[in-house]
Amino acid sequence: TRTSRPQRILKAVQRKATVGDPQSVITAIDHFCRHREWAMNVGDEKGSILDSVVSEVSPVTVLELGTYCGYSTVRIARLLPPGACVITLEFNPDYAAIARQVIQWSGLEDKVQLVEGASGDWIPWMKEHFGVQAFDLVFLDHWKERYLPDTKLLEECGLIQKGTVLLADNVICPGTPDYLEYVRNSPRYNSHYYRSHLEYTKAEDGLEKSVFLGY
Ligand SMILES: Nc1ncnc2c1ncn2CCOCCNC(=O)c1cc(-c2ccc(F)cc2)cc(O)c1O
Ligand SMILES: [Mg+2]
Repeated sequence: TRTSRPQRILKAVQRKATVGDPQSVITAIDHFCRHREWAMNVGDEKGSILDSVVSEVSPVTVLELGTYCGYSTVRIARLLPPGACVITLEFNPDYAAIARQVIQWSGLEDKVQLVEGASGDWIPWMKEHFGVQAFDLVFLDHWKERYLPDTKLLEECGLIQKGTVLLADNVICPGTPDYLEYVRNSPRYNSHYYRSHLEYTKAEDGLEKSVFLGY
């Protein structure tokens, strides 16, 4: 097909959503992915859980790993108070290009820093490049086999401190067994599983919330 799935998602946003209205962008993407074409956004069901965790943490600095089309970036940024921001890392330049436009359409570009590159390459530079001390919330939604190594890297770089909340998507489907085993067995994390479903389907999936307890 001529256009890519992310391009068709952006078209749906431009057709159905109102500029400057993040909720209409979220609704347009969910409608398209439920009724036209499935896509790997966190979706409305798990998205509501994401919303409740963001509201509970009320973070000043958020790191999102894996932007895709920017759906969860918009969900997070729309709940942030003035002065707070989300840094979102995307490996795929085509996804990043679409995500920039989706974030712009929602009017949240002032709360978002989209960085193109691999998480493993960028994490060691976060402090220096963005002047970040530590993240209040990390949303993991990128390559599933990178969840554990990147969590260890964030710890080593001092970007996870006492109270930092990790929220991981897809811990059941596609699954992140080594990450789950780590956060659930580590004495340094308090973990909770929010049972839900794979976006737009009846398959089981869920989010794992893990609070860092400090050293
Ligand atoms: N190192 C890095 N740094 C930054 N960005 C990075 C990166 N590495 C990759 N990227 C960007 C690409 O990552 C996309 C990762 N997401 C998924 O793969 C995903 C898949 C499914 C799914 C698919 C098929 C099924 F049948 C069932 C479920 C559902 C989801 O909710 C998903 O999130
Ligand atoms: Mg996901």
